Amino acid sequence: MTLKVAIAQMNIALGQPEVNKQTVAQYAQKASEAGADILIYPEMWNTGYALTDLPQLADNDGERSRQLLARLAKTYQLNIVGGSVATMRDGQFFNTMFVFNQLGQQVARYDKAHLFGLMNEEKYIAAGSQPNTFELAGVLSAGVICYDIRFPEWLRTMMSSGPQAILYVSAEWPIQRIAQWQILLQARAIENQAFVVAANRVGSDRDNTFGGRSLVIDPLGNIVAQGTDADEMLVTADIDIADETAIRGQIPVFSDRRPELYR
Ligand SMILES: NC(=O)CCC(=O)C(=O)O
Repeated sequence: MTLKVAIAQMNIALGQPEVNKQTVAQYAQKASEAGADILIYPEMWNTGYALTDLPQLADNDGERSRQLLARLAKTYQLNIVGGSVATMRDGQFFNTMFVFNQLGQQVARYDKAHLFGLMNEEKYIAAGSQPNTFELAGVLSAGVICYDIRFPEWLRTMMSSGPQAILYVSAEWPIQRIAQWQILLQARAIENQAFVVAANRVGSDRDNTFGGRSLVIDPLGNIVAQGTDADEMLVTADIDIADETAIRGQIPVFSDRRPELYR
């Protein structure tokens, strides 16, 4: 089965959800024109890392973001991995991913599990603790957010139940660590024998310049498509999920695992 995946490598206006909503809508139209089956957005696209302003800016239970994403999914018949958005729930803030199928139905919700201390994320945001696997466009997938990628055991927990793709969203991956970003993603693709589709933002905020280089990687770790390090753009690629089945058959790492040794 061949799927066209699209990544919205967008800039994010710090603390301006209404501006960012317009950008998100523009990328859905572009992805539809490009014939995409799946569109993926970056992390914290509603607010950027405006962490001190979350009481004013965070989306109550993600409602406004969910309404927008559901409408875009339905209008353009796109499967959408809605990046992540700053949400508020029960008096706490979360960094939350919502996923919608092309009928506009929500198929997943995930709160980022590993919070990034270098940016004080844990001082403002509560960590999630539930894994995130879902079926999208007929492909069982796992979804994680930014710093989560540095915890291979977290992804392995999810990938062991059968997903064929890792749909990964980031925003705040700065240009000075962009080489690490690429290596980590290629490693996750190879060790999990899965496609990786990874969105990163471009542009700057008060503290950082972000490094783009959104990536589509095949299960052997080869780069199928990539964004530039600085430009806003839609990155697209065709991926053949049948390839991944063949690769898992050749080197059966999942059945060769010895979980009794891993403590
Ligand atoms: N927003 C994040 O989780 C950033 C993670 C990051 O930059 C890293 O190097 O890890």
